[in-house]
Amino acid sequence: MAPLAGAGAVLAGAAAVALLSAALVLYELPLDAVLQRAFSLHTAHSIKDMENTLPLVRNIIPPQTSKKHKGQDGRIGVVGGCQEYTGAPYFAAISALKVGADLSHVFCTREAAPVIKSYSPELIVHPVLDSPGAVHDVEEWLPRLHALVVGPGLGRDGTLLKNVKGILEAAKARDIPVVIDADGLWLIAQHPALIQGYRKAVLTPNHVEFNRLSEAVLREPGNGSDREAVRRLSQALGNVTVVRKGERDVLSDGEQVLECAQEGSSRRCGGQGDLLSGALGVLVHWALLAGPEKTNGCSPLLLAAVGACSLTRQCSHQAFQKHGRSTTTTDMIAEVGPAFRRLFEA
Ligand SMILES: NC(=O)C1=CN([C@@H]2O[C@H](COP(=O)(O)OP(=O)(O)OC[C@H]3O[C@@H](n4cnc5c(N)ncnc54)[C@H](O)[C@@H]3O)[C@@H](O)[C@H]2O)[C@@H](O)CC1
Ligand SMILES: Nc1ncnc2c1ncn2[C@@H]1O[C@H](COP(=O)(O)OP(=O)(O)OP(=O)(O)O)[C@@H](O)[C@H]1O
Ligand SMILES: [Mg+2]
Repeated sequence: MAPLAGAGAVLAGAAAVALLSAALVLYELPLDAVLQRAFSLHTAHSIKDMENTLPLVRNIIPPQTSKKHKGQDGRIGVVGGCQEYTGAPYFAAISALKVGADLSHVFCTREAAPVIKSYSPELIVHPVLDSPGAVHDVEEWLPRLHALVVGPGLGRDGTLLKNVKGILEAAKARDIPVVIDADGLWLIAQHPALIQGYRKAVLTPNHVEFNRLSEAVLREPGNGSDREAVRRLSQALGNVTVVRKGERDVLSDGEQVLECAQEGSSRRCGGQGDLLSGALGVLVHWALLAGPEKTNGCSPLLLAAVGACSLTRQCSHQAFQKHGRSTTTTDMIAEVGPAFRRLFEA
């Protein structure tokens, strides 16, 4: 049995490599040719859908012209950053800028603020998250923000989570798109109603966060195939978009299920998910702005998620080629520009 099983694994591996090669060849097709391929909203979805979806991601990228003013290509807010975690909100906020947002704000605790500021003069840092008026302070900024990324480096302190609950409610009341990651997902696992049915939310759980959410929402530990489990969680949350990160990223809005198998790397250093969440904040804004004629009937949030997943993995791939085992998230952030051009502008 063992040799047969081994041979099966080799054959399956070869088939996967062949599929991936075919996908890469297809990426070289002219944009129009790929766009003409049918894009089905209702059938089973596979790697093929990625091939069809990436060109649509190109469609949502705003053109660079001399007529724009500062802020037009994105003002993104990251809610997170506490005594223990200052890297995560920095990674998310700087990634938003590197993808193409014009302004990136971080709303963090008083102690974390000078640390995060010292990493980069490009970030606008508000030391408000642990103040008694936190919700009001952030609310004042909401009209000037296009999207919020909630959770990187937030921690699990009860007072902070209560404030973030209020901030999320205020963001929803203003119809602001939200990406929820890391400890923001911990909060959602405690209070799923916070996000229930909010179609402008994307959740980006890792393996452990996904199981925690599934337990909380469906009373099951992410059972079934990856694809089915992700679709079920999204459906149970009222079609909130869910991106389950992993060896392959699985994305669903409760109807469609897509997979991102863009080549990444075998390096699993911390912070890669934070990069993804920051990039997604910008792409969600762009996708919603682009309108239905650009998104060809596909969910704008799913398109944005495909973009962010592909980009993060491509950054990982490029950084790993240069730095191998010593690759860190900072090396990946240096690859955001070249990876973006390669995937979406070549
Ligand atoms: N430099 C920084 O400041 C960083 C801070 N981070 C923050 O750290 C806080 C906790 O995040 P965690 O992700 O550790 O969440 P958890 O505290 O829920 O821990 C998850 C645990 O699961 C493990 N795990 C992750 N993926 C797994 C997989 N596929 N299979 C099995 N085990 C897996 C991790 O090693 C971790 O120990 C968050 O606020 C997060 O944003 C991280 O983003 C990493 C970088
Ligand atoms: N086994 C894997 N093989 C290839 N890529 C992976 C693998 N696991 C995760 N990734 C990729 O790494 C990125 C981050 O996913 P990960 O599961 O590490 O998130 P995370 O735990 O939230 O990260 P962070 O440390 O920022 O909190 C995603 O782009 C994902 O596609
Ligand atoms: Mg994470």
